[in-house]
Order: sequence, then C-alpha cells, then structure tokens
Amino acid sequence: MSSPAPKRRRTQREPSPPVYKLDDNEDVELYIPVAQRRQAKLAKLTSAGSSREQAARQKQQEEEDREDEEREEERRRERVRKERTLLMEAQEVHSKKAEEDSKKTTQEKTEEADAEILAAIASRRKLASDLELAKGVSYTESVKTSWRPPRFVTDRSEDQHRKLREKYHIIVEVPDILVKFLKSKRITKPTPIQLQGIPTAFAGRDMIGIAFTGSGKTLAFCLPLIMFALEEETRLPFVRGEGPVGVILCPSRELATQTYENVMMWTAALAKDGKYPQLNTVLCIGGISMGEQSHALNKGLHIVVATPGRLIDMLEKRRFTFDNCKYLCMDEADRMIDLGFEDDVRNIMSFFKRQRQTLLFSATMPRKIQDFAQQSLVKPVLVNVGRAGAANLDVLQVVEYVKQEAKMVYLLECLQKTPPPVIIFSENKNEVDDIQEYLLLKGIEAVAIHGSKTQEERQYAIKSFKSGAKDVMVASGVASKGLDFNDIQHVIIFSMPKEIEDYVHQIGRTGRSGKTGIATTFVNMNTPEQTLLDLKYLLMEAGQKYVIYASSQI
Ligand SMILES: Nc1ncnc2c1ncn2[C@@H]1O[C@H](COP(=O)(O)OP(=O)(O)OP(=O)(O)O)[C@@H](O)[C@H]1O
Repeated sequence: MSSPAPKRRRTQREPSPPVYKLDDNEDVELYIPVAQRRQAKLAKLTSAGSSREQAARQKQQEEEDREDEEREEERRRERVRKERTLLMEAQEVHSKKAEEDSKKTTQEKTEEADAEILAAIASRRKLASDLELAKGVSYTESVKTSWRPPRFVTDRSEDQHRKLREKYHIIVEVPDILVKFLKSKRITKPTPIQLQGIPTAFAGRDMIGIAFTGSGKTLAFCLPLIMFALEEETRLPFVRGEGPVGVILCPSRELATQTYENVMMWTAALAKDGKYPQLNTVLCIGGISMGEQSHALNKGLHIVVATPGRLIDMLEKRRFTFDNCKYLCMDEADRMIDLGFEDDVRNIMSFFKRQRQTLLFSATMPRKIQDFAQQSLVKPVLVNVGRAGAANLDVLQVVEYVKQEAKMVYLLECLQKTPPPVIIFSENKNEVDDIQEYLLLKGIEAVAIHGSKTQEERQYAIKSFKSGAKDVMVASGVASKGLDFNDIQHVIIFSMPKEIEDYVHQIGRTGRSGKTGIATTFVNMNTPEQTLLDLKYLLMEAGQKYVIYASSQI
C-alpha cells in the first residue's frame, strides 16, 4: 500500500507589487498612477509660481527702498535750506534789536525785561501740587501759627511802623477792598461792639452781643458771615441747590430789608473789581412775591436774610435747605421773643443738620432772653458794651408832662425844636393814623407806618422818609425797630411804651454812629407808675439831668 502525500498548507502572504521585466538588462520606467502624477505636476507648478511671485515682491521692495531714500534725501536738503534761512533771519532780527536797544534807556530795558518775566509767569499754572490742582484745592487763609509779636513791636505806634518801613524801603500791601469801601462810607475804625464782637464771631463762638442803638451791630454780625461764605465759595463754588452758609433772622420785614440791602452793598463792594466772587443773598419776608427772589434761588445760595414766618414756609417747601447752614444770627433778639416768635425760632433751629454757631444781638436784653440764650447757645461769649438795655448816651432825653387832650396841639410846638427829619412814635395804630392826618392838615409832609399798612405802603413810607422827600414819619414801635435812618434830629415819643426796652429802641433812632440827637417823651396821668419808675432809673443811669417839664399849654 502507498503512503498519502503530505498535505500542503496554504500560507497566505501579502501580495508583492508587480514588476514587469522584459529582460534583466533593460531599465524599465516605473509606472506611476495618473492621480499621483497629477498631484506631482500640480506641486511642481505651484512651487514654480511662488518663486516667480517672490522675485516680483523682492523687486518691488527694492524699488520702494530706493524711493524712500530719495525722499529722505530731499527732506534733509529742505531742512538744511530752512535752517540757513532761519539763521539769516535771526541774525537780521538780532542786529535790528541791537540797533534799537542801543537807542533805549536803561529804565526802558528794565521795564521790558520785567514785563517779559511777568508774561511768562502769567502763562504758567500756579505753583501747587498736581493733586491740589487736580482736586481744585485752593487755600484762601494763611496758615495759623502760635507766634505773637513781642511787646516792643506791638507797642510801636502806626506812625513808628510807617517810618520803619520807609527807612528800610519795605512796602506792605494788605488786600483791603472792603476796608476801602467802608472808609468811603465814613467807617474808619470799629465801634466797641465791632472791636470785640467780630473776632468772637470769627473764632466760631456762640455769642450774645449787647450794645446801644446805632452802635454798628449790623456790621458786627454780617461781616463774619460774609467772610465765612466767601471762604467757602472760594474753596468750592456753590451750585444750584447748595447753601446757604448762614441766616440772619429779623423781627420785622423792614429791618430784614434794611439788613439785606446792607449785605448786598458789602458783597457787591467785594466783588466789584473781580478779585472776590459774587455772593448770592436772598431776602425772605412776607408781603413780597418770592418770584422776585427766584433769580437768586436759582443759583447757589450763600446768605439768607429773613423774617421767621416766611423762612419756615420756604424751608418746608424745600426751596432751600439748612443742610450746610452753620451760622444763625438773630437781630433784635429780645424783640423776636417778645413778638411771639419763640416757637418759630425753635422750629427754624430744627432745620439745621449740623452744629451751628448762634449769635443773638440786641440793644436790650431782659432776663427772659438771657434764659432763652442759656438753652440754645453753646458756652456763649457775652459781649456787653455798657449795661444791657442802657440808653445811648449820645441822645439827650427830655421828658415832658403833657395832658392827654393837649398832646396833639403841643406836638406842633415840639416839632419846632429841631429841623427835620423827625420821627414820632405811638403805641397805638389808630393814634398813628390820627397824628399823620393832623400833621397833613397842618401842611407838614408826614408819612405813617404800622403793622396794618400794606407792604407797599410801608415800603413807600420808609423810602420817601429815608430819601428826605418827607420830613416826618409817624410810626408804631414794632414797625420801625432797628431801622437805621440817616441823621434823625429828634424822636418824639407821643405815648410812652409799657416796656422800657421799647423806649430804649425808640429813642435809639437818633444819636446814631457817633452823632447826637434829642428825644422828647410825653408822659401824663395815663402813664403806668412802673414805667415812670423804669424811666427815672434809666435817666439817672445815663447821667442825664432829667427834668419832667410841664408843658406851657397845660
Ligand atoms: N465803625 C463804624 N464807624 C462809623 N459808623 C458806623 C460804624 N459801623 C456802623 N456804622 C454806621 O452806624 C449806623 C448804625 O449802625 P447799625 O444800624 O448797625 O446800628 P445798630 O447797633 O444795629 O442799631 P439798632 O440797635 O438801632 O439796630 C449805620 O448807618 C452804619 O453804617
């Protein structure tokens, strides 16, 4: 038997690439598929294209460089040309100036040099740190130090100081616009209340200022407020809705108007030559339309002069706020309380959002107001010129006994004592009207003012009397408190007020700012005994030879 053939196993291999050979000596070109050949051609074409582009770019770059070089060369030549021209011009100017200078005096040359320096300084920013400039910080006050001049310096008279300055050729200049203005109003040196009161107010202290009528209290409390406002405005100008810095409260519309006019006059004087900013003051009194004040209310506000009622109204309507108000001054402070304004004043105080400086000024200061001051002021400084409530010594006080029914007739005789202007006071509104009517009938130019007159009538009376158009003003005490009329010769008190303080205020319309005047007071059986005793005491204290005349007609 035969053995079976071994099984073949099929080994599976990878197919090798086909090689076609005709014979062994012949090189055969390898076959490359169409797709591969196309790709190779494309790559060849691309590389040929990019080398052409590169060559073009290089050429362009070379051209640009050449152009740049040409331009630069041209500019350089131009610069050289210009420099030559400028040099020639400068040489020309210089030689011309040298020629002119040779004709000028030394004085002219110095002046010119100074002007050049000043112009250079003016064109520069002020010397301050960048932070200060960026923040707009501007200091207006000198730095305070504890240095005080020694006695041998303070003891020198003004004349000695002047001579010393002359000897050493020292020139001292103080900014004195306001001082100059006050001088033009014949205010050359401070009155006692100003001398002591102004520094006290400047020091930020609460204060009770008492000084006789006509002694310049208005300036004493207005000046510090004006300066505080000026300081704040200079530091950072006020915009609409900001302010006021301070408020001055007055018991009557007339007194508020007069104080407002004074503040306006002083602030205008400061702003006149543009050295100081214009301050904005508002008058808030009843009887006038606030539309008149809207121009002032539409700007940042510095000072408010007001009567209590209208002020509260404005604060409640938020026409302005006391959020930043720091200064509250009450003129005729005791009268404010007497007139029943105490609650109003408390109400006004409640509108302040921060500690305020409070000042009370008056010619008289009864016990009542002193108690009030204790409650509302912080460690107040009491500046009292003369005894509180004392009469002005520049007023000659005459008291005459005149029967009630003879008063009107005697008034005509009494008016002959002095030339006009004369003020007649009566406590009774009807009596004021009667007196005015009587005087008009007798051909005397008289105006009348009392609380029942309209605002226009009151303003007309004050204006025509102040201007000198009318010789006599008949007034109720309340309406004319604190009013400052020029050169009143004679005050006639037709009916004696019950309160002696009112009497002091009334006779105080004359004998103002150092001038003398006469006050004649009619008394009779109707005058209360206590009032007569107070009057007697006042006259004795004033050192007056008081005589109660019995009028010839009686
Ligand atoms: N230093 C001064 N020198 C001269 N006159 C002055 C001086 N200060 C103020 N006056 C003037 O004195 C007059 C009276 O001033 P002011 O009205 O302030 O007095 P007052 O003390 O408020 O009086 P009253 O108690 O009657 O209200 C004003 O006409 C004012 O211009």
